[in-house]
Amino acid sequence: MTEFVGTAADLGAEAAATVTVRVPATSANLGPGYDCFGLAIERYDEAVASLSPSGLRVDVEGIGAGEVPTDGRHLVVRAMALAWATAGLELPGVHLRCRNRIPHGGGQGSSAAAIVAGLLLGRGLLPTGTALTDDDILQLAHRMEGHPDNVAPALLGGFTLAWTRADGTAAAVRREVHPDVRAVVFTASQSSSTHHSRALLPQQVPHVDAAANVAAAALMVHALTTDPGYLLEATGDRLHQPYRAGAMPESAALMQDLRSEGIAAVISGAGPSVLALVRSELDLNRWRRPGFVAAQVPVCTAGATVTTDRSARPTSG
Ligand SMILES: Nc1ncnc2c1ncn2[C@@H]1O[C@H](COP(=O)(O)OP(=O)(O)OP(=O)(O)O)[C@@H](O)[C@H]1O
Ligand SMILES: N[C@@H](CCO)C(=O)O
Repeated sequence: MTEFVGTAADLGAEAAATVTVRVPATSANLGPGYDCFGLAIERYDEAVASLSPSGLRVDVEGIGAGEVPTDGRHLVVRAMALAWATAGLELPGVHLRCRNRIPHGGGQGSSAAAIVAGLLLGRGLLPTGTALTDDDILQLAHRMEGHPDNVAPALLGGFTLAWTRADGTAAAVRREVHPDVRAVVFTASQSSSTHHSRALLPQQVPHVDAAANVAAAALMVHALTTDPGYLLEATGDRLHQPYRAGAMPESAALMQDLRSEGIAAVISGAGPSVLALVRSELDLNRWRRPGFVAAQVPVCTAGATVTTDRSARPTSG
């Protein structure tokens, strides 16, 4: 088991002219692990940022272009500003370019990816001597996102278990996914806001349902890392999917159809995308459904990556 260490490590102490980040999509919950489990997959948002004395310019390409705000309300910019504020500094002018491939409101961790991107860009652009630690990044991302299950795999890659401690701080550990496991993502053309999906959940659940989820979640750690033969049983959930099914009936039906054929399918994050965890190739033609685009997507093992280009650093004088 690996403690929180990401490939983004050690970049905080060096001021840079241009920083590029690549952050993976993530599927949270994985059935029984509500607000805990997350899996990083090889579908990435990329962002490049450089500083200027003043002003803000945001260019967006791909998903969200023409839809997300391009001023200080942009999620990546807000996360950059938070990184600087945490270091006791005000973010100067910025030129940010985003190339997005993660659907927004699709249950594939777009908001977590944007937050992680902004925090890592902000850290990479900080002046020398004002470093933020990896744990600072996790805490800030958790604070912005509100739950840790997407931000943890976005940072660390692989399969993560993340939790919120009694004092409100987040923690995460990373496990290697069994090499036989492949992810198939059924991306929904519809979107749903996570905020709205969370409001559908009850304040209390029957004890028997909680007990079933505890058993499934424990089994899931074994199934995903050691014996994928248990994946179908391990992905059963009674805490969130049943309460959200009415709001995403097509997703719930697709998940049930897959499961009835022995395929370990779950609602991805807060939906409406569906994730299947399989051991052999899935016939994607056979599982074509209106409103969904299916693709086999490898597990992302590296997590977020940061590239720093100091060659374009402005010279003084
Ligand atoms: N790359 C981005 N740039 C700017 N804003 C973004 C970006 N990605 C996501 N957002 C904002 O986050 C919203 C989606 O967040 P939300 O938490 O509802 O869904 P999600 O993160 O895609 O799904 P889930 O949390 O279920 O995995 C978008 O509508 C947009 O406002
Ligand atoms: N655990 C979260 C994941 C969404 O990002 C939820 O299901 O609301």
